[in-house]
Amino acid sequence: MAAGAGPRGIGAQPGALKRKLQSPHGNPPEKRQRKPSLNTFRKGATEADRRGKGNPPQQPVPKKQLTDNRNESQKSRPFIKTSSLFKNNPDIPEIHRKAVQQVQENVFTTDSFSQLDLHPHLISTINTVLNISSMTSVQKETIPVLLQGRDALVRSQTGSGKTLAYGIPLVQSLQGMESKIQRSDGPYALVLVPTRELALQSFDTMQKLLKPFTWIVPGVLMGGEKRKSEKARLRKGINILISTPGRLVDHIKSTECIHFRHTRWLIIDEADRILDLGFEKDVAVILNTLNAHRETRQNVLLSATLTEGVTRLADISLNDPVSISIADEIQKVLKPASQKDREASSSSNCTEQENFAVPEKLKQYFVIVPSKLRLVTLAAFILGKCKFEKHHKMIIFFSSCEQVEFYYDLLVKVLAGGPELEQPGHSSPSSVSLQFLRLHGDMEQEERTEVFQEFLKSKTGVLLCTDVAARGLDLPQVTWIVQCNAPASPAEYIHRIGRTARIGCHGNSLLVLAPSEAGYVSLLASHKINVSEMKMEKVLTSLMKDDRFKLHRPGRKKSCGTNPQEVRERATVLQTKFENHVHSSEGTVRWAKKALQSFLCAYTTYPRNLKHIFHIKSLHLGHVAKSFGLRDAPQNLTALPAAGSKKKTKPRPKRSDLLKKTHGKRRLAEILRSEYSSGMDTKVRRKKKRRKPGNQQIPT
Ligand SMILES: Nc1ncnc2c1ncn2[C@@H]1O[C@H](COP(=O)(O)OP(=O)(O)OP(=O)(O)O)[C@@H](O)[C@H]1O
Repeated sequence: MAAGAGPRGIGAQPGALKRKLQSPHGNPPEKRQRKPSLNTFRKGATEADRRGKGNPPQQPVPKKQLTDNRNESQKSRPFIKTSSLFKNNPDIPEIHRKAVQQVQENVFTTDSFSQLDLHPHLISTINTVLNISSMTSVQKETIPVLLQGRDALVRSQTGSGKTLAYGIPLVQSLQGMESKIQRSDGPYALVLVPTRELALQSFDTMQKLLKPFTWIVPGVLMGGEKRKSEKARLRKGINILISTPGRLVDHIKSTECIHFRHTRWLIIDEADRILDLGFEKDVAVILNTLNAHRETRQNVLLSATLTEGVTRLADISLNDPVSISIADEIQKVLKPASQKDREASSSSNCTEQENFAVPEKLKQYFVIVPSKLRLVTLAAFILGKCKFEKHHKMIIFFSSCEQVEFYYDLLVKVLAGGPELEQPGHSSPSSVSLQFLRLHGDMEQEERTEVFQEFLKSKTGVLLCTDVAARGLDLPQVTWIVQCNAPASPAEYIHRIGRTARIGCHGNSLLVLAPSEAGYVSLLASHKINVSEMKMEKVLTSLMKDDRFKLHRPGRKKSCGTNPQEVRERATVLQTKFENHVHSSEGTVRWAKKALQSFLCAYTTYPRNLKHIFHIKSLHLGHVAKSFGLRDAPQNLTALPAAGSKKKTKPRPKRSDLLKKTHGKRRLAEILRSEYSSGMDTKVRRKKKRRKPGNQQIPT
């Protein structure tokens, strides 16, 4: 269990506390007295600036002169202010935590698909097209139940093969129908999924399964596409219809030819997420429409985290369902009968914490990083894994689209390193270039699909994304999941980390927490999720491998291994590079502020039961600003549009509003909606062209 994880300011220093977000109007924190020792770093920054693109050489300037002649010097050359990264940070709390026994599931069984009563062509397609021979546990449990025509509620860990668990019996039943299916009959099955990428992925799997049964036509509706072309496809006929709920409701309301007279299957994948996203109303509209057309139907709900909250959805959509939970099956086998009885009697009296199964080969880590050091630590981690180690493919989660856009640009410019950043004679030990991609709900659909496909196929690379990529996506060979902002629930944590270590593979995850957020580790432990600590200092040592961040000091001996002082210097040089890039134009400063504001907005939306861990008042605005490459805490956040707000005509919220409790739910709904929108509103959305590395535009 985590220790010392108090709500606020674990080890926070009095000076730091003073500058916390107390004023609703965001008065900037008072300036710290510069200490003479900072000169070392100021000099480092000067060196770094000399190497930076387009920045004029800077001479070290005595502190007094900087203060006295500020106006004068601002006229003649830009004022360079250097980060004191390692000063006045809150202490990193010690985490004394007992390892918890995680819930385990066996992914594979030794049973083959040929043991099931399936069409021989379907079995050969599974074997030859999908290259699969033996069933996973969830497939072994679920397929026979669904073949019997029963409704089911299916829970099994991420990456355990749930798509085929419903896909195989669906295809088996449709191909064997007495009167052969006609395209013009319309949907026989409806598959609801929360995101467009997942819709595409499920469609792809269906297409493969249907190879021998060409008369059954699958189709996808997912927003972002032209409504007209979707209507045309609906008119021609789609027998297995895969859709996001919002988009389907749009068509139910506006497309005359859509009907569900033959629909005998309803599958809701990631069922709990569909509820979280506030799609409940949409699902109700869909269920009413289906019921109006046909009374009997086979219904299936699936997820890795079917929590109690899904009961409501199960009640209205399932009929006498079979409940399949692979972890529970294993627990039953492992526990002696007497213990089971004891637990049964005690669990009837108390509500148990929800425990989720984590893939066995997934190693989970957390790192506690003071806000000021977050950006350099993230950068060092990316460099360490994706530049100086081979064959890593990484997904990094952020809490808003604006952060993804901002960090994508910043990391491409500063880390991916154009030739201008390489010092002649100081080449890096690795010539591997970093490839960054980004994915979020505010991108045009065409680009989203392109990025998704590119990352799907690539063997390496770094994908920066929002939770739009957290659910269901099956991206092979991902070795690291990084969560820069902790997710709002352990269930979401499970889904994010579940993008790696799929179907028995190895994988790793890293959760970045601020010192004040250390309590999250105990929260995870209370759900039987085991995370080990990775030390920030260790992460930063990978900067020693990159000479672009070396501080050149006359008379300095050659770098020796992991000298902590030199690591700190390099971290400071890197932070200065970030700050220089951000402050190189008004546009980039504005962009950083917008990203910071979206971070703060998202921070206010943590649920009430996590407010003791994530309270906006625990944040030190000046320190957080550093993690956005800003030199100081911005004063004018109110002048910026709120995260997730799309229309310019909307009244802009005051900063005080951001801090109001009541704001939280609405903001969360807005942010999430923007991620998962039906896509019908593309006309009013901001047009965004794909920015290629090195050819980036600064949004105005
Ligand atoms: N029996 C099997 N043997 C080997 N690989 C399989 C088997 N069944 C499915 N797979 C593969 O496992 C991967 C994960 O499957 P899938 O995406 O259906 O998992 P999931 O349980 O739905 O995950 P999530 O909970 O994250 O949505 C896919 O690449 C799929 O092709």
